[in-house]
Amino acid sequence: KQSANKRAHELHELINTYNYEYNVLDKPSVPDSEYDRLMQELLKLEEAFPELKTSDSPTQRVGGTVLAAFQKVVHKTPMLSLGNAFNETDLRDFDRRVKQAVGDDVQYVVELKIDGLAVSLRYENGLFVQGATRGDGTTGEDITENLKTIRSIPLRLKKELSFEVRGEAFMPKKSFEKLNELRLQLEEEPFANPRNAAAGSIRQLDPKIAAKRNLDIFVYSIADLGGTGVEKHSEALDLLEEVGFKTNQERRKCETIEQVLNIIEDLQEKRANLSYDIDGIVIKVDSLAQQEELGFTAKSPRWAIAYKFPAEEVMTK
Ligand SMILES: Cc1ccc(Cn2cc(C(N)=O)ccc2=O)c(C)c1
Repeated sequence: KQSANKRAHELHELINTYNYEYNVLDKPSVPDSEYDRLMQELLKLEEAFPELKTSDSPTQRVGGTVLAAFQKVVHKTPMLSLGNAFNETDLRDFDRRVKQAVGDDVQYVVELKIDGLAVSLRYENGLFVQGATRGDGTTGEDITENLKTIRSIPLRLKKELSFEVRGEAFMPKKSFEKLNELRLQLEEEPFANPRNAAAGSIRQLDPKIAAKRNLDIFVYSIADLGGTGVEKHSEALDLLEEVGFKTNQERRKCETIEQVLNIIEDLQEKRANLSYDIDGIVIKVDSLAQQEELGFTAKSPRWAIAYKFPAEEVMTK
């Protein structure tokens, strides 16, 4: 019994590490067959000792039960929407408003705006306990079972933190194309775009269907930064990476709005080559103290803005 417990712990460590390398770093160090062998060993061990089948076991990612409906979840911290900027003038106005409020010593973080759906992940002492859609910003739907099927969401963090993490769930472009091919073969309605496909997949009542849709996620903020001692948004992103989350590597720090404008040019050129859809970039004041000073309007933070790319001309094949 004791040795079974020990072996199960070893298998969790190995499988979680290989899962992280493959799904988060996209740099596996072992062949798929080796990963599969370890998973099969853990499944057998859990059959022999059912008490080993803990909620954070890698074998528990795809739940069994089909839900009748989604439960409602009230977000501890509301999930707000971002104000939009559509041109350089809007961005310079944003920069001016920020500086009027907090002075000239401002640094920005620029991130890609992933075209998916915003979700919230709650962790207690390092364990993934609940996930929800944004909903109306205050109340969302409990989609924990479906989020567990996203391999880049850690079921157990490398640190025993209790916090709420926000991220954008999305469907990679290649998965979207494959899914629509399949739907056309089955004479089902194809999805209009990856965002709709991701939304339709993550709101499946049967986790086994969600698990087949190859969804992914980039996390981008910690809602209740409480005791983490983090003072900058860029540090929060580094912390999320340290504890095992997938964050987007295209993020840049900028000293001036000029640098932001230059980076927008670069990122707009990269857009077509990305493996996922983006609909713009997000600019945030890096200092959390300055974010606090700036506060919120009725529905959006004053310390962040979304620059929306012009709608792409649709390439009809
Ligand atoms: C049979 C099988 C097992 C695993 C995978 C994909 N994969 C591989 C690894 C790995 N190599 O570290 C880790 C996690 C994972 O999901 C496939 C495609 C097929």
